[in-house]
Formats: sequence, structure tokens, C-alpha cells
Amino acid sequence: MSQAVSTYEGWFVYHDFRKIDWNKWKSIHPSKREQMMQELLDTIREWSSVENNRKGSFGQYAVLGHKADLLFVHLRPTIDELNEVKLQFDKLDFADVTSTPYSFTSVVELSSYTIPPGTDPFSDPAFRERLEPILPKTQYVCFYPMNKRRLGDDNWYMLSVEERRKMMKSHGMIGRSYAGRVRQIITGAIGFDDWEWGVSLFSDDPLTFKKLVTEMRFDEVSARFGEFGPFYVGCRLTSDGLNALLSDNIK
Ligand code: VOV
Repeated sequence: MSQAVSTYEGWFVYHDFRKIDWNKWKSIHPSKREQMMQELLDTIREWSSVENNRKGSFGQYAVLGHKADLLFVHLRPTIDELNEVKLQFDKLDFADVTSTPYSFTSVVELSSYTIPPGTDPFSDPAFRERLEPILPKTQYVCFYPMNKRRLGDDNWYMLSVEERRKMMKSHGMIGRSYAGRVRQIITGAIGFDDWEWGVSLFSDDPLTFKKLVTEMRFDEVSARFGEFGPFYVGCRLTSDGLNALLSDNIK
């Protein structure tokens, strides 16, 4: 049996993808719609306020393509709080005009591959900030789930820790060459969801997602072991932006 990697966990994360039933939304009387919007915006204000005292983070995005219309990302210290925000949304009248085509439950994770043995990462404030990250306020987000392959000779979980560390070092070097252009939050989902990790990328230039993901595809750890789920790309929404998205579409 090969040695399991030790991991460090931070805030729990809930990616909540929502699709809007536009016909239903548009058929609602304008004054009722206004009331539903206000209720939604009040809830979002409450969710966003967790960042003020570092009790979590929140982001909302307009999602391109047919897979979803909105993405709400919640980071909280406990999974119970994530459950609460999920139920809080589901109890809003606005929830009745949405469905959930996809969701992802995970926890911010750092693995020990690149941490020198003997160091106490928790004594490092920068490390803590990576485990309990405030979502970057970039204009664009990219999210996808992924696994490490377990197939014949390409079984990540049968490799020695040294082989895995070597590949993760190369992976990290590629990632670092994108410093300042993209930020990543890697969340572990083993035991929580259908994929092993969630990859959330943040950038002000959507092309950077394509360049980075392409470059990583040619790197051994992704080329041999990466298995990927659906990709989602979105534009960050302010409350005004969400208001406009829901209002401007009413014809
Ligand atoms: C944007 C840049 C970037 C940077 C700097 C970066 C660096 C690093 C480092 C240093 C480490 C190891 C220590 C740790 O921090 O855990 C990781 C870890 C990880 N990564 Fe990464 N990654 C990036 C980006 C980045 C991307 C774009 C992807 C998706 C891969 C692709 O092909 O689409 C990814 C995946 C992961 C995963 C799934 C893990 C956990 C693997 C495990 O087996 O545990 N990652 N990553």
C-alpha cells in the first residue's frame, strides 16, 4: 500500500448552480417580482457580510451556456452553516423559479506535497489565508470537478509519495508562472461529492483559464492522471448586476 498524502482542511465550500425558469419569472406580477427580488437581495447582503469578520466568503456569478444561469459560492467554517444557507435560499419565493442543475460540496484543501517536513503550516498566517480564503473579486470564474485516474498503470493512488511529489512540484511550477493573472482555490470532495476535487479559478481575463488549463493538460500529472467533469465559466455579479440580470430580461 502506498502512503496516503496528508492534507490540511479549511473552510467548507458549497457551489450552488441555479437555472432560472424565465417563463415562470416573467409571468409573475411585477410587484410580486419586486418583492421576491428584494428578499433575494437582502439574503445576499447577509451572506456577503460574513466576509467583514472573516466568518466565511460569498460570491455570485452569471453562468454562460445552457448548464446554469447563476452560481452562488459559499465558504463557511462548518458544513452545518452551508446547510443553513442552502435551506435559507430554498425557502425564498425566488427559489420557486429556479432549479439546481448542479452543485458541489467540498472543503478547501492543501496537500503536504510541497510543504517541507517538520514545518507547522498553521503557524503561518499566509497558509491560514489559503485555507480560509476570501473569494477573489475578479471579473471571471471557472469551475470544474476532477479526479485522479485509477486505471491500470495510471493509478495515482498506487504511486509512491516521491513520484507524486515530483509530479505535483512540476504542476506547482506551471501554476506559479501564472501568478498575478489567475488565482486557484482547490477543494477536496472525497467523501462529500461525486468527484475528488473542485477546481475554482479566478481571473480578470477569461483567456487565462484556457491557457492555464491547456498548459496543465501537457504536464504529466494532468496528462496521465487528470479526469475532468463539466466546466462552468461565469462573470462576477454585484447586487446591482443581479438586479439588472433579473430585470432587463423582462420584456
Ligand atoms: C493557478 C495556479 C496553480 C497553482 C500555483 C497550483 C499549485 C498547486 C500546488 C503547489 C499543489 C500541491 C500542494 C497543495 O496546495 O495542495 C496543488 C495541488 C492541486 N492542484 Fe494545483 N495549482 C494551480 C492550478 C491548478 C489547476 C488549474 C488545477 C486543475 C488541473 C488541470 O489540469 O486542469 C489544479 C489541480 C490541483 C489539484 C487537484 C491538487 C491536489 C492534488 C493532490 O493530489 O493532492 N491546480 N496545486
